[in-house]
Amino acid sequence: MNSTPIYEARGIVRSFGSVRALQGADFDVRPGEVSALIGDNGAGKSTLVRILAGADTPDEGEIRFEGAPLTLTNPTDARDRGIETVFQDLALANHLNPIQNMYLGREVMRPGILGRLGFMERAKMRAHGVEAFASLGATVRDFDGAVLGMSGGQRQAIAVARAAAWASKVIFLDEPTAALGVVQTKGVLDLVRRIKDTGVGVVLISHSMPAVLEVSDRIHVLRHGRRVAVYQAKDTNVEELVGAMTGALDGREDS
Ligand SMILES: Nc1ncnc2c1ncn2[C@@H]1O[C@H](COP(=O)(O)OP(=O)(O)OP(=O)(O)O)[C@@H](O)[C@H]1O
Repeated sequence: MNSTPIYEARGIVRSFGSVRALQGADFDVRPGEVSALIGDNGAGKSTLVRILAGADTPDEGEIRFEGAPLTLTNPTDARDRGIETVFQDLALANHLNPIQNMYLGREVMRPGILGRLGFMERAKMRAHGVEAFASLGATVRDFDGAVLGMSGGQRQAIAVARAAAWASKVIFLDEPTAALGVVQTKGVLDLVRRIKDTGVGVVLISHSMPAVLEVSDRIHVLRHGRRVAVYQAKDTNVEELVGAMTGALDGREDS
């Protein structure tokens, strides 16, 4: 694994009125690793992810991408660099099928005879879409049905695979296993491993300590808007993580 961060936050500060959501937060993810971001409710995880996804702007601090400072003014700035985010609401278009969701907002408009080329383009998109889902091992049971009627696990897998298909550098997954059963959780964690194996940096935000310990390489603990500890997942356990999250233990930086 490459130990140089591909994406980094340094000293991020973000306040909402009198609430100091982030008070000098640091974070980094390396290519081909799963970096988990954990913390108690209100620790600042979502705020940090929104900032790194280009959906919010920090008051202070620096974002670095591939070793150089980066200023994001909107989510498209991040996506253009191969940085994708799956937020908890998944942002799937319910009435569209999985393939249409994969290409939502990304259809390539080609000049020419619209009807015929449009049809050819759709056929190509379907073939590529099916292949993209399959290559990540995302078992989509119905490529032609609206995602509305699909199970929570299927919807999550579709949203993650969609982001992975476009994320060439970094992917943020905000609570991807929340509300999923055991089998569905395993499916999503397998998906996370496959994405990591493609060399992409995966950021996992989760309250599920077993999931975090199972799939992560490093675990970053956020408390009161600051990173208070970084652990190698193989060297830590639930008790230590909860201690760092709550402040019961002194955090330690060991990587
Ligand atoms: N848009 C906003 N307006 C006002 N306060 C906000 C806003 N966004 C976040 N906050 C506050 O900032 C703090 C950090 O919130 P954030 O959602 O980032 O934490 P979190 O670690 O993601 O929590 P959770 O695990 O509960 O989702 C909280 O006190 C929250 O109420």
